[in-house]
Amino acid sequence: MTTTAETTTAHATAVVAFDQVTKSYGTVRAVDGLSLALYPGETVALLGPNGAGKSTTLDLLLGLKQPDSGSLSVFGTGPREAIVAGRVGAMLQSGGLMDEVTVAELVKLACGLHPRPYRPADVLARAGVAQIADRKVNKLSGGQEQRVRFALATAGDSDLIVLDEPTTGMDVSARQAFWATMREQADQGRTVLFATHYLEEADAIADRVLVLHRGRLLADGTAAEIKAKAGARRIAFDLEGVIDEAALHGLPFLTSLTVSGQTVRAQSTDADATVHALYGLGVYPRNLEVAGLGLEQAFVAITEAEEAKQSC
Ligand SMILES: Nc1ncnc2c1ncn2[C@@H]1O[C@H](COP(=O)(O)OP(=O)(O)OP(=O)(O)O)[C@@H](O)[C@H]1O
Repeated sequence: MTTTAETTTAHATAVVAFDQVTKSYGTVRAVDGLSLALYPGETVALLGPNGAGKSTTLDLLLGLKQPDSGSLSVFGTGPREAIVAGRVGAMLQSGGLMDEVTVAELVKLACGLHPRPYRPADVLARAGVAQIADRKVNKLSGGQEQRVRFALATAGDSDLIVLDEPTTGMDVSARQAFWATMREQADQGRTVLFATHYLEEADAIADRVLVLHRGRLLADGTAAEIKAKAGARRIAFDLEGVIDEAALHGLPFLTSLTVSGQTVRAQSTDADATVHALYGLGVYPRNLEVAGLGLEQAFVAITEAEEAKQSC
């Protein structure tokens, strides 16, 4: 049983704590009674379909928006105090870049504003923008802009780094360099929270995955736990000759089934029973594979199940 003293200690050590936070825009409830805590050294992915409330959650965390109800703290204080103290670095989806200044000038400014700044030359190099340091910010490509935002988020020694869809528009090498740098930051004990639609990045990078849906926390765990929570497995096999699709659709425990040429792909909540029944149809499946869901499939399964529940 958790005692009051233990609860207080847990809150004291949390980097970020949301307690029943709600935020609406008119009639749209973007964040709906959200409670969560992030702890030092965690790399946490925030996932959710479009409009799930990810950006609003990050805006609340950064003090850019105020909750309608509930409370939240960052390092035990309000978000603004934590930011002023230089404990939070952030990379948002848009805005934040001034026109008519060069990349070097902007990075120097960001370093100058940080209470625990890094050397501008190091920040430029780490973000991979040293070669374009003399370019005007309003002349950059989308991917270059993202790198500059990354430079601004890492201008100083912050304890929490918040990233909203950070790799959108980055090419493959920029992405790899970006995540390598983020890993270094996390290895040094920093907490990293990032919202993304790239589920393979969440799977590869995050220690913990939060799934938001309509402003609520639908799942919270490691990528492996999220995959297990989806409760389904993938089945794939080939069939020869004419395929009786209607018979296949009648197999038990299926959550989906598609036929493409001679290949059948399905998801089942009880793969053993589905495969057993498949043999019962008198067919002979070749190249039979049964595997767990990937994070992307698990995410789709969890969010679709929730949609179905809510529309009932
Ligand atoms: N300024 C605003 N005014 C009105 N509605 C808003 C505003 N900002 C967000 N919303 C609405 O709030 C909900 C949550 O939006 P939010 O941007 O937080 O979601 P998201 O998960 O970040 O979405 P995406 O993946 O598309 O970026 C959506 O329904 C959105 O339309």
